[in-house]
Amino acid sequence: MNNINILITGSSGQLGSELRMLNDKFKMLNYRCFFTDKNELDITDFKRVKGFIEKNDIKIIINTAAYTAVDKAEEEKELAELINYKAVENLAKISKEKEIFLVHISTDYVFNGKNYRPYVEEDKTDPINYYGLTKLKGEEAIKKINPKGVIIRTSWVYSSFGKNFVKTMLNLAKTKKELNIIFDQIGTPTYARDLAEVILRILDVKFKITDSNNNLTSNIKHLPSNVEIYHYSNEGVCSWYDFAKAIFEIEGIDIKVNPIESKDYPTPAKRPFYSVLNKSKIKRDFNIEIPYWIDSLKECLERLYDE
Ligand SMILES: NC(=O)C1=CN([C@@H]2O[C@H](COP(=O)(O)OP(=O)(O)OC[C@H]3O[C@@H](n4cnc5c(N)ncnc54)[C@H](OP(=O)(O)O)[C@@H]3O)[C@@H](O)[C@H]2O)C=CC1
Ligand SMILES: Cc1cn([C@H]2C[C@H](O)[C@@H](COP(=O)(O)OP(=O)(O)O[C@H]3O[C@@H](C)C(=O)[C@@H](O)[C@H]3O)O2)c(=O)[nH]c1=O
Repeated sequence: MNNINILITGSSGQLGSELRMLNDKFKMLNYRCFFTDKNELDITDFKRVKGFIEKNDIKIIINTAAYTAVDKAEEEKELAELINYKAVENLAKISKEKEIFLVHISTDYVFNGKNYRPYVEEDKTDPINYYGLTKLKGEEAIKKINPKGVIIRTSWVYSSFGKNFVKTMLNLAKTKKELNIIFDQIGTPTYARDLAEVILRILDVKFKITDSNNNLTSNIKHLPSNVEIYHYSNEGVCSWYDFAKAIFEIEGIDIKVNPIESKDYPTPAKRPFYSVLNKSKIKRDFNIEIPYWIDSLKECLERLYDE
């Protein structure tokens, strides 16, 4: 059976690192992964990206590279747009031209947060910060070019790798006796390892069919020619305040956490008040069970000290 070559961009980030941890499973499923970080493959270097894809006969791209500094994006608008929109548009064009299956990750911040029930994939987008706007432009570019692939919108991602809210809380607890944490922004945390597993599951389902020579690489031709949007987070709902409380409770850290309103924690970028994602579509299409957010948080915290 031939290997299917996968390009993973942004592989030093949270999701990229978790995908790297799954590398043995990828091999089992006959994938050959090319993990690239910003130094090896800058996705804004369009010429190099195309050259890399051609040289390595890439059949699947998992684009985990992104500009994710939500507050800084309000200032570094051009850079955020280049990475989250223009570079994504370029990946979509190459994917369309070369019949590559594109897995792209987007965010709950494409929504304005005024919903009262979990967002479904078809709900109206209306980002309220620049990061969200650039991510939406990336999505729209992919939809317009329409390569084969999936866009997975996720939320509040954390991992034992990279920068995230969990690590920020643990670091703050080293020096502070008391923390003020917003309780009027509601969403769902996502353990990047769970998201990485789901991506693997999607590829497994999509690429299962083999041709008469048992040749996996020709599968892409049989896949429907359109890009699908999916929502994925862990199960459950919480505020950032609840998230922080859970982190400290699991870790046995004695610290006072005060619930505060968004208006009392001014930031350069506005955040949606409610950005819970409805995951029915991804659960149905790929027959998956999603872990509850507190269970995944416990797992991540256990791993934090091993890795
Ligand atoms: N983090 C979160 O809470 C959420 C993330 N998402 C989305 O999920 C995806 C994965 O996020 P996550 O793993 O958390 O993000 P990270 O910020 O942890 O990782 C992104 C990686 O991309 C790299 N990168 C930045 N610019 C480039 C470039 N020009 N070329 C190649 N690599 C680049 C970054 O490198 P460096 O750090 O050196 O700049 C970083 O290693 C992103 O699309 C993000 O928008 C969605 C919802 C929530
Ligand atoms: C550090 C800190 C943050 N907060 C608040 C600010 C903010 O509303 C919330 C989370 O702050 P952060 O800056 O960690 O999270 P933020 O950068 O907003 O996280 C977002 O990242 C992007 C990439 C996404 O796509 C989103 O899904 C989401 O995960 O917690 C407090 O209330 N008190 C504090 O002491």
